Amino acid sequence: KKKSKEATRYRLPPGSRGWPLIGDSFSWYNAVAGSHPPQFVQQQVNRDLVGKNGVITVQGEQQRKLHGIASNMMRLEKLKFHFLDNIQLVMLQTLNKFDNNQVILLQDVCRKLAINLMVNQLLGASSETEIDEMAHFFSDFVDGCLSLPINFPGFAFHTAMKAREKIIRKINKTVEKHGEEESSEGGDGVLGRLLEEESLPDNAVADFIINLLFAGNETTAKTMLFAVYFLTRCPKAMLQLLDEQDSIRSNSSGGDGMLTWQDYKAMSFTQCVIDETLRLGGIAIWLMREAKHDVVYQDYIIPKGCFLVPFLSAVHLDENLYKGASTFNPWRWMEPENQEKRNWRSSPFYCPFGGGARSCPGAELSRLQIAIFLHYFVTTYTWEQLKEDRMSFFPSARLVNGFQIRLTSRHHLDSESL
Ligand code: HEM
Repeated sequence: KKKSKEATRYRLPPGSRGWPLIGDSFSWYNAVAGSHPPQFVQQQVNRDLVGKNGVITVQGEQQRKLHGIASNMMRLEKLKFHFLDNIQLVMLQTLNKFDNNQVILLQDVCRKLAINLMVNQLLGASSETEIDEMAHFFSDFVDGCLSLPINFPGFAFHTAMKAREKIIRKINKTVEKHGEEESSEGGDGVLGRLLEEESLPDNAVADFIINLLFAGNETTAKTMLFAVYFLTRCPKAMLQLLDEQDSIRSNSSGGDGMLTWQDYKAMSFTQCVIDETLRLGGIAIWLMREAKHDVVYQDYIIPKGCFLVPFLSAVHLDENLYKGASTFNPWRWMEPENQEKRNWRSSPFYCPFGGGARSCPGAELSRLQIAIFLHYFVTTYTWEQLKEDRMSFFPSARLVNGFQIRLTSRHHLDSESL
């Protein structure tokens, strides 16, 4: 009785109900194949590949537990002690390799960088050879996440499943070693700390790590790339960011040319650039949810069991919320009236890292990685874009021509002008 009364008071939202069928998939494609398309492919998480016991794939109590562990491993205070120096180490190893005037595809470089960062931070590998060895498997794994799940030799998915086995073997070796001897504190990255501080069953440890790799790699790589893409198209923002980073470099009190936590905290304009990149080019375009019970929203009722798609980019690109919404304008985040909106943990208007029980546990880590990347990239090189490019989000987020640029080392420029 109560239900029918409610039904007369509330309307059903527009659109079809239930999980999308073939017909829906076409409308999806049409709706998204333009400029703000989907994470649809990525969202079709393949459990065989990413693992059945990781935070992304489990539900209920188990998800809450794993989400808590992941958030704890990557919270702000941990970053200061466990991640900041390592990120810089990998940055220097990966970015210092280029010759003066070398032509690169920045998309490939960011991908490699994000993979190296993951190997270092998840497994604790730090020497170049160790990182290179595992990066190869991580890379095959990441390719498989974006491919059709065809498990036959010759297909990317098959190669990824093989890579998954190799990664698990490496993880299991660390687990065994940890069981035999008291492993050194703080070593072995997230994996080492997971074994030290938490008590997950052995079969859940590998899936936990592989889930982080799946969720954290592509997202971070593309945000780094898009930040440089937007900066290249907005010279005023580029100059201001360079100015900030040059002054941080020259005033840094860190030894061996390494940045300190204070330096990171002083990157206020860089943070605006990151926020604006995530607003305009956030790669989590939509999320997927199922209503666990009837939900009343304004004068609508969303019945239990409905498949819901919160469209993050529709909010981020809403002209009523953001003046000049399609323009890259990092200065908007300095305006006092936008300070509350900017709080990505709680704002209903800005949620590049999702929200609620499944919000991104790697958000702070990825922001640190992106800021440190921007620091080393802009203070080491200038660049010239060689080919027109544009963003596309289908079948996955990317720049269609890979962002081809010619790098000039700034040290080289300095020594030439002497
Ligand atoms: C710029 C980079 C990143 C963006 C934009 C991003 C975005 C997101 C978003 C929107 C979600 C929520 C998905 C949902 O609600 O269905 C999410 C979840 C998640 N992210 Fe990130 N992420 C980033 C980097 C990372 C990194 C570096 C890691 C870890 C190393 C990570 C690990 C995760 C995990 C494990 C989840 C699933 C949480 C759960 O289901 O409980 N992310 N991310």
